[in-house]
Amino acid sequence: MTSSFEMLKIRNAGEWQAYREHDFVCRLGAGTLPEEAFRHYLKQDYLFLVQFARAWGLAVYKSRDLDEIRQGLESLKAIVEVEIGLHVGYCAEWSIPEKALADVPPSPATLAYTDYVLETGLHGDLTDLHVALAPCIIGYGEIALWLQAQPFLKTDGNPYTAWIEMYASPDYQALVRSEIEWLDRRLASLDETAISCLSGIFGKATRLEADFWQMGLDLT
Ligand SMILES: Cc1ncc(C[n+]2csc(CCO)c2C)c(N)n1
Repeated sequence: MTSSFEMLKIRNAGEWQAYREHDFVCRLGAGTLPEEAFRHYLKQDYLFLVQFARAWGLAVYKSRDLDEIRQGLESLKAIVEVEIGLHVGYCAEWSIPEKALADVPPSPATLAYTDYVLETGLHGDLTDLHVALAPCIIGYGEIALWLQAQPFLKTDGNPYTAWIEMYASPDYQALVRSEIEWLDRRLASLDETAISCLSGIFGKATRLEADFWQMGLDLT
């Protein structure tokens, strides 16, 4: 049976494909992405992750019971105490010192995406917020596996192999599965009007993810 989350992807098939198979992604896989584009992306991604942490804080606030609070708190702790630190370390390997990250002005594409997620969560409920975050959490896992299945993938001597392997890793894939299961449980009880509204949120967030890749290519 097609899962509820799968339906969101099917309803937004064009947007999803444009995000998953964006030129930035393909060049990462082929190892032909200019390093300057990746550095620009990494710096903006630091700003994105800080706002992503705020989105989990909002998820805690939007929780209806203690179990949901605990779940939001776990995600908030993971991003603040582990993932942002890993990103800072990864940036250092790419010759971007931590001090430089704090001074980076946000690109229009970064602002558009993070504002949209936070705004959606602020005005909506916890399901709206999770759907706005789904292209980020679930998309990166799917992109890594998609890349690993492409004939143009270059592993040896590709400076982006570690990045792809991080999102293809069993640990990350388990996180993706648990987010899909969460969404499937939530979406299962909703009627067509509610699903159609969520599909709009999913489509918009997916387009903003594709714009984020484009921002990396354009160095804007
Ligand atoms: C623009 C952008 N979109 C998605 C991710 C991936 N990502 C960011 S936080 C997170 C979940 C981990 O809790 C994941 C997968 C990214 N780095 N940058």
